[in-house]
Amino acid sequence: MAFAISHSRCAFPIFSSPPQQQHIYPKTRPWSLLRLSPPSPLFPPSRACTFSCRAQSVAQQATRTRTLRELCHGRVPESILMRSEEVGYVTPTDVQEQSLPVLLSRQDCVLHAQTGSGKTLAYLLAVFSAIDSSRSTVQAVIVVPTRELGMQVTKVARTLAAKPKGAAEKSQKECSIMALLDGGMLTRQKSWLKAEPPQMIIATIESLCRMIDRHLLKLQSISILVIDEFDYIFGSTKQVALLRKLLGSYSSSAARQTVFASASIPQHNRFLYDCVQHKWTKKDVVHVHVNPVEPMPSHLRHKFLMCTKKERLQVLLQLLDRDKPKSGIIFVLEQSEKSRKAGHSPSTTVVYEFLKDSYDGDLEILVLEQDMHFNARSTSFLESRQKGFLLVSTDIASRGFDLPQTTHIYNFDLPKTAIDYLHRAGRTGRNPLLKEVCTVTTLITQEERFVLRKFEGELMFQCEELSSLILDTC
Ligand SMILES: Nc1ncnc2c1ncn2[C@@H]1O[C@H](COP(=O)(O)OP(=O)(O)OP(=O)(O)O)[C@@H](O)[C@H]1O
Repeated sequence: MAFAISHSRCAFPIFSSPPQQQHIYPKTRPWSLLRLSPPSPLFPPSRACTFSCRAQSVAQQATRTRTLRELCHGRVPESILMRSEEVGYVTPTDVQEQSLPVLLSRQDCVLHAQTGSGKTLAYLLAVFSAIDSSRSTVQAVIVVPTRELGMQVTKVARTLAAKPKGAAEKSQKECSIMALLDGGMLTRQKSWLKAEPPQMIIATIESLCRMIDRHLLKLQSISILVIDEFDYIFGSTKQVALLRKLLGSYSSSAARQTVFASASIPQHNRFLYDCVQHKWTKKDVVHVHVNPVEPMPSHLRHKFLMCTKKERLQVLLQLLDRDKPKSGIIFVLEQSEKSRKAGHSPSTTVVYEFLKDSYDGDLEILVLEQDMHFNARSTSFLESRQKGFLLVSTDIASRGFDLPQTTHIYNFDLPKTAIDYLHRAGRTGRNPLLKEVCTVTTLITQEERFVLRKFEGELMFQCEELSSLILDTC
């Protein structure tokens, strides 16, 4: 099987090339026509489409020539490599094969690859290679958009940092890793930072900035900064100012390595330009863009079913009965302010309570939404890792969640943008080497069909209509 890799190397002089049309994904229409998400403060419309980035595409054989160990040899500590192998990370995924030579040579990098392609392991190996575990200072910071993604990345990092089975008793000191995530007073973290700072911090932007403002954390000693799902953070008015501040202050550190990661980077050339202009990265930042012509993993099957809003709960129940998912996520939209003021229950509650009453399968029904107390959020998140589940969630679970047992995604509400669709769909089919066929089913009204058709065009996938027979029994 062949795959295409777009590997763009941005050197400053290329930005002086004449303005050219910008594309979100190659072969699609220009961003300005697509309006996939509201204009972000980072991408002011007046400056759109002003430069182009040199990019070259090369076709490569998907057969791996090197193992992860060979790719990381001499750069990543032996104990981490042993642990990776123990966990089952032996063969690199496409994005790991392409990005590790760049990341381990300490170049700034924009990691741009499909959902579930293994970006986390790629940047974590770079982080471990940059850390000197004998120095008790904060050397690496990973910024994530949500508490749950932070918990997940922390778990992977701690799994890799644990002592391998065959390691000598007196082997190298284990890397200490702190999760600095929103929720609670962070009292334990404050004392920890004062007493003996960890070498790696995984943080949400607000908690991180709070520690910096209180002078509990200094950035001078940091040698690598990773921003995961950065386009999501840039899209949030609450978080973007803090992130810009962090990137701005961090840019004063000359020995820095900065890594951005996401499966969706609208106007990526424009983003690379901004990185260099604002000194968020060095001038030779590398854009590792894996599979640029196929933003959506090809092993996902997309279906839709037309029904009225009133019929949706019953249709969902029938779909669950018919599909028999091993585990599934049911995505609903965040409650609008208007609906809240009118005293209506949020969709999460409506769907959750309906399933609790009506679903008689074996799966545990869980719920996750922004407004839940952080302890309840953690419980839902951790429980979903243990057994078969049906998780009813807003888009909070659409970014970075890695629940490999998820075989089905249901869009109970149509996502707002194509990018939201991409990330929701990407919560399934997450074994990058196995590429198991998984299903994404969207419930739409007749009037919403054109929106879904637009998503199909923008993300280059095809959605098959499910027989309306399913409704006959409603
Ligand atoms: N080399 C590897 N071999 C086997 N499995 C791997 C390898 N690298 C990553 N994985 C597994 O692939 C899954 C997806 O990885 P990861 O969460 O890093 O994806 P991602 O690219 O960050 O996706 P998203 O954009 O959705 O966040 C995880 O379950 C991870 O354990």
